[in-house]
Amino acid sequence: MVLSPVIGKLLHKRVVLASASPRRREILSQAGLRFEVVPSRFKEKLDKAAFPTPYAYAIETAKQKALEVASRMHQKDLRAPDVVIGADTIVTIGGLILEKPADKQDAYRMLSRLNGKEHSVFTGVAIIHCCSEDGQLDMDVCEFHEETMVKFSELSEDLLWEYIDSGEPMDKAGGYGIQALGGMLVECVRGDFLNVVGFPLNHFCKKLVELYCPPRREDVQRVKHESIPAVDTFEIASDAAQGDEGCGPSRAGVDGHSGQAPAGPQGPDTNGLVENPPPFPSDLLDLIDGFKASKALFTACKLKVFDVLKEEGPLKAVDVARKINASVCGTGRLLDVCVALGLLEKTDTGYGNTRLASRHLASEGACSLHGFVAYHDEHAWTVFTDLESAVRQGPQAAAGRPEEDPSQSRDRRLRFMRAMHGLTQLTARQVATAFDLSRFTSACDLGGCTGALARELAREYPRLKVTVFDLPEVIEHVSSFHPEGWQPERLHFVPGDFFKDDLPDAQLYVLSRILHDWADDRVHELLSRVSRSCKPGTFTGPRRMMLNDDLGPVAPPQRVVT
Ligand SMILES: Cc1cn([C@H]2C[C@H](O)[C@@H](COP(=O)(O)OP(=O)(O)OP(=O)(O)O)O2)c(=O)[nH]c1=O
Repeated sequence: MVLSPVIGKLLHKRVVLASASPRRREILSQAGLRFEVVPSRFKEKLDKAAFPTPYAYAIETAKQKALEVASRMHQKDLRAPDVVIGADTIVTIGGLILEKPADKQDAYRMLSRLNGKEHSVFTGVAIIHCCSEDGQLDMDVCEFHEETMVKFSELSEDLLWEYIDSGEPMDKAGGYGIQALGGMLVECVRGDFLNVVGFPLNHFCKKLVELYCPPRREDVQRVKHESIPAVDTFEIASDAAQGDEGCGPSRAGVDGHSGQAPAGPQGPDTNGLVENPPPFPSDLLDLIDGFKASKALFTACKLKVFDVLKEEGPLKAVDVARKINASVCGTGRLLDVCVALGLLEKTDTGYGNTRLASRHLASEGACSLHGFVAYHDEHAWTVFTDLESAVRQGPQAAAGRPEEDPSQSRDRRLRFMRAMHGLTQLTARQVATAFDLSRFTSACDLGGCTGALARELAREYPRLKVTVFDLPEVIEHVSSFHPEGWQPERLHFVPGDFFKDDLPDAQLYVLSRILHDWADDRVHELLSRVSRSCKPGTFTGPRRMMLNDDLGPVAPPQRVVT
């Protein structure tokens, strides 16, 4: 397994290790992870008898350590980190859990118990993903444990006491440190060595792969037919048909798919051999069907389904229909599609938002993509409907369209700003922290729209003054995207056209989702203007830099240092 792409998944996140253990810090930094260390204040005093297994105890302790740090950091500045990692290592022998010795006598008791025998070392790990929204902290916990068997040699009393007098046992589970002098006590190890030292790096990386790089659908072994539990049909599962006659027969999905892959070649071929069926073209079918899923999502957003369910869910289809003023039959079907798309959950009490939907598809909230969805529904959808003629006739097809009336173009601009604001709020932190920009004191976000990225840059870098440069008709609406009386420090807005007017002076120019909009000659013109605005750097002074995040939030931004 190649590890760097795995660890790389955490590169743009603010990661905190909730541990005072120098070993854990070393293991994770040697793996290339960038993180802060915030030792947990959780007292390791859980009732061991309450846990069915020793590792369940270690996992719970690890989880509590991480949760304590996440909520403390959230309370402190209302912003929890993205990921908090907690761990707990214990030694077990004969059903007894050994943690750190209280004193030398305690260390002696522990080491005597381990002397000449094999014991288990468990490390429980909790990876917590945090999301602070509207002052609330949401946490997703992923937990696991690793066991390693360690066998001690027969050790003399003298050696045990000499080892105890070295002071090494005192901050270590079981009273020894395998990575140092304690290595002399150990005859053999079965399993992950680093797990004994305090952190099961290999298992951790596998978890990251599971979390961030799930296997492609075609790589997952198909579930045997008999093991698929019986499910209700569309009609039975949905309460939509209640009191609504016109719905027609039930169907298994949006488009009548049975949900099963088509049968492969029928039985043995003429030679009695079974032919290998060609790979099932799931990606292709997803592409063909994709527009239906998008439109279902757009429609549910437009009808405010996710807002209604965020406020009042879970609700039956009939109640949702009443609230959004739509037909019961249609609403029921739309809700079921949203369930199939993973946007809603359905239980006996009705339909409710998934966390994803409440966070991103309801119209309010710091992580809302509602405006972004609306823009795609109202603008991108229409433009893409004309794709064929655009390809046939070239860009002049678009140029030949009648001019929009000014009020329409104002509405369209506002919709566009809403879309960009939502998306940028979501990605700004990753862009702002992708590079260390602390050496700059001035930046200019060209086409910075509502200032969502500029605000994050100013927040991240206390010395940085940020200018947002955008068209006057954009700047005019900025205040409606921020709370009343919003007066950000070190952030100001300058109206202008970056193709015509002088660019504000700055050490750092940011072009976020700008360049893709223009043909090559325009891009060249814009970059030349930026280049001309950059004063020549010196070896001692701050250097000029241009940041372009057109590649999207996950790809590393391109950098040009002039
Ligand atoms: C068995 C063994 C444990 N240890 C260490 C790993 C852990 O740091 C420690 C077990 O105590 P833990 O309670 O797991 O961790 P900690 O108190 O050091 O740090 P924190 O609670 O803040 O996360 O024992 C070794 O260094 N070598 C060993 O061979």
